[in-house]
Amino acid sequence: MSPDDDSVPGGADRLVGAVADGEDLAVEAALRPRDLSEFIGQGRVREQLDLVLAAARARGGTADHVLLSGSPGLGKTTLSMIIAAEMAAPIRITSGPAIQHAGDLASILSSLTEGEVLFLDEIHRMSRPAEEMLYMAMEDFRVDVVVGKGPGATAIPLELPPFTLVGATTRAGLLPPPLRDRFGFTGHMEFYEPAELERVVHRSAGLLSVEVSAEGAAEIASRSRGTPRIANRLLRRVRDYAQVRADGVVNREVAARALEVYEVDARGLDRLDRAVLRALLDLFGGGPVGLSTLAVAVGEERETVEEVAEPFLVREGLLARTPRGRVATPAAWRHLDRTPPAPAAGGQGGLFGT
Ligand SMILES: Nc1ncnc2c1ncn2[C@@H]1O[C@H](COP(=O)(O)OP(=O)(O)OP(=O)(O)O)[C@@H](O)[C@H]1O
Repeated sequence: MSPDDDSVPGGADRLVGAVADGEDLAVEAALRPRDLSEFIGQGRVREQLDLVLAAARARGGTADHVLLSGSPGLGKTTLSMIIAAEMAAPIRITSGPAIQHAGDLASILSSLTEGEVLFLDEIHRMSRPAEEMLYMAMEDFRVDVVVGKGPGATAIPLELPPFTLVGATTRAGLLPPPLRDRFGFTGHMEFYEPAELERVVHRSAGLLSVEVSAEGAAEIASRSRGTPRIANRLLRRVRDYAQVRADGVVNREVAARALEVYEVDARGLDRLDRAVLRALLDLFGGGPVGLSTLAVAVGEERETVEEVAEPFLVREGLLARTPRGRVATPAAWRHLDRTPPAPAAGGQGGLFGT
């Protein structure tokens, strides 16, 4: 299960959740960069991919299979569409959970045209028989379609046209090595720097005809948790606020006031994140405290705290998971404007000192 997965109780419909919601899906198509030069950030992946694609074009062949790994909302689907556009090839989009039987995959593969890009999102969630069929398809552009059942079953080999598989996963570590090894190129997508997200906000604002100042874009970027999807979503909410409560222009003050209304703080923490930190500091002196106790204290399911709130708090250096329980870092005390307790005399000053 990925962090922010909406199957986790409390994970859906968060303004700062990284998984796409219905509204995102409706507007994202309009906001997607169309070619590599428009794609902001991810400098290393972009440059490596540029080489892979240019070489394939020069050879007049199809590009190697590409694996893109990274958290939701960082641009994996967007990059797969760019790969197809750069190769002037059509693209077919499907996902691991949609392919439950090898037959599902066989019918998709057998209908691909030469050079087509097959985007397989959440590739780590494909069924095992489909995965095994994919090995041969990726390596030899061939599948064995099994006809009939029992002792009379026969495998009919089926030639496939050369195609490019673009697999996307939030969990590269969950992919079996034989599958991982069949990709010619793996791109690891990183969280975006604030300056890159500012560019994302400016670009999207232009496409949505919203006027945004440099400071307004910076304010939205710093609360977007390193994720373009969240930046675009916050921009839409700030735009609403600017239209209704201001003169339509997004400046620093309007962005900050709007996001205060939506309970997204200066660092991108929302109500749940802050509730977890507040309980940790105010009720348990900063920890260590067990996950179940912490969850009861905030009135949430254990999984919600562990999978929805904690990954970002850990990434931000506000909370640490230790063998003795959850512990607040000095940055957490500072963020919530509280003074950490003085270390016990002769003690080690807690896990993180003062
Ligand atoms: N580098 C980028 N520059 C500009 N916009 C971007 C960039 N990356 C992503 N976006 C925007 O963020 C949105 C989400 O991106 P995308 O759907 O590609 O993410 P994803 O990694 O495929 O997410 P998921 O794992 O949930 O499928 C898109 O609408 C796109 O406009």
